[in-house]
Amino acid sequence: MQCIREDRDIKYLHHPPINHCSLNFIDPAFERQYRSQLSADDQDTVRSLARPRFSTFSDLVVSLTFLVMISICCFLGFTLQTPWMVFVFLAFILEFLLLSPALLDVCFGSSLSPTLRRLVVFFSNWYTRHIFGAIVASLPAVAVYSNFSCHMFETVTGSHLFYCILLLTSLVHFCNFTMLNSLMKSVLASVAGLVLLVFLVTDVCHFTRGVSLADDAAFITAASTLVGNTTTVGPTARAMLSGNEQLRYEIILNVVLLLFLIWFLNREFEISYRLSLHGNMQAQKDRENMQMEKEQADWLLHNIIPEHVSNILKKTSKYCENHKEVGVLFAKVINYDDFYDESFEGGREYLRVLNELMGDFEDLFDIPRYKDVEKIKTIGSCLMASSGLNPETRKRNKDPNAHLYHLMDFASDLLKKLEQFNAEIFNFDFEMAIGYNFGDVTSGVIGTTKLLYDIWGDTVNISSRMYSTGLAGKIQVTEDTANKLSEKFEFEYRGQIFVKGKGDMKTYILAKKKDGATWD
Ligand SMILES: Nc1ncnc2c1ncn2[C@@H]1O[C@H](COP(=O)(O)OP(=O)(O)OP(=O)(O)O)[C@@H](O)[C@H]1O
Repeated sequence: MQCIREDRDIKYLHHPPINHCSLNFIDPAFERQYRSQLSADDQDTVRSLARPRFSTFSDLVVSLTFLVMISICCFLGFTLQTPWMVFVFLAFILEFLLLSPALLDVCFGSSLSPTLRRLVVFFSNWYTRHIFGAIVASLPAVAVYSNFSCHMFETVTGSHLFYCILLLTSLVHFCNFTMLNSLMKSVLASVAGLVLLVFLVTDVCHFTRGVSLADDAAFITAASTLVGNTTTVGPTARAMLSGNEQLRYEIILNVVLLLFLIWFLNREFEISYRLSLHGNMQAQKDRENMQMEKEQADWLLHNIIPEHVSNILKKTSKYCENHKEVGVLFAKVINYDDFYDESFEGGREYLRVLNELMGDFEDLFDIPRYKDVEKIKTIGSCLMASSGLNPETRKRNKDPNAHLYHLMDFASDLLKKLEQFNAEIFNFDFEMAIGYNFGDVTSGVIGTTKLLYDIWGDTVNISSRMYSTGLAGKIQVTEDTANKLSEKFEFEYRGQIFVKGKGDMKTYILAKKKDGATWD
């Protein structure tokens, strides 16, 4: 919510981007997206009553209920006529024809069979939706009109008033179907209302029949029966007739006011429906953007700090951990400085070559079997890596030394990569010395702003010494390391090497991986 509040696009809530006349979105692309959203959204997995498929279904249920009520009223209030019965029969068939796919869509959604889905998509398409919507919205009004007969206006039984009220009620149904274009619904309502207005204004059925036929014997008889006193028939009948006249004007006024109300409501409904969908679409877009930004931030963070460490940092803001029997590797391109020439383009070309080489090395970290191997950093032309720092992935290994074996395999692959690189890049013949050691280390993150993940300890120092005193194209290890890995790898004794701070140390050079050695 905070994010949306800060969003500059928040203005869409106050200044809806819609055309004030047509109510279409100003941006044609957005209008297309809105219309396609209304069509059967099979990708829609969220079950919400605000989704178009639920709105369509509820609109159709309301429409069917409305038609049932109007039909019952017509059935009870008027003499049954064949055109009416035929029409109502066809109207119900159409309602069920439209309601069935909508119901299936609501119940089964994207798991509908392809044929049914095609049918649902056909009905929910923008234009078909409007054609069928216009027909269904007009059904109650047409059902009332199909009962029309001037006969009901010629009696004083009140059926003409009932008819007008029923017709007014049927006009309200043009406010249903919120997803349809409001202009279309309002025009249809106006046409239906205008027909009644024409009847009333032109008085074709003699709504005010008594005024012009005051001396009509039948009418006087009827009026006298109603009033029960023949002597006062003349004035009473006139009073009634003037009442009829007044009623006519009242109904005309009601029709006009109702039409205004329908225009207003339809417009408001469409604006709010469009805005709610627009808000949803905008929120979805914002969510996707936020997700993308979060993924980018995570990606950046994981490039600086291993994933398991960054997960801890999100909760505690400090990280420091001791690890037992971790593998540490230093791989240095020992003759990079011999090639580097700052006088040529300020050394840019050589840095590009180094970058490419490191890129090739880093591709190895993406190989799934090196999941235990973590890049620590590059120091100039030296790559530092370690294995077994993630307790979770380490726990999943069948062999407790698997991460150490993996790191040794990784070191061998680094040498192969360099060989490949030398073969591909003309004029360069890089050589690499690799130092490997295992033991206890402490890992931690230094700093609160520009974080730096690193490992420290004697194990690291000795590993560094292994490469600095190592041989080109070889992997040098300590005696302990050679013993630890001897089950899977063969080593050759190199001799005693002087290590600063440690004195003379026996070192070994990797000969090869033992035939058939596996550990996964
Ligand atoms: N976290 C680390 N990252 C990079 N290199 C490291 C790290 N820890 C130790 N080293 C390297 O290991 C080598 C051995 O370190 P040690 O502390 O034993 O001696 P030193 O006196 O600091 O080393 P030097 O004489 O090379 O400066 C050093 O060259 C140091 O750069």
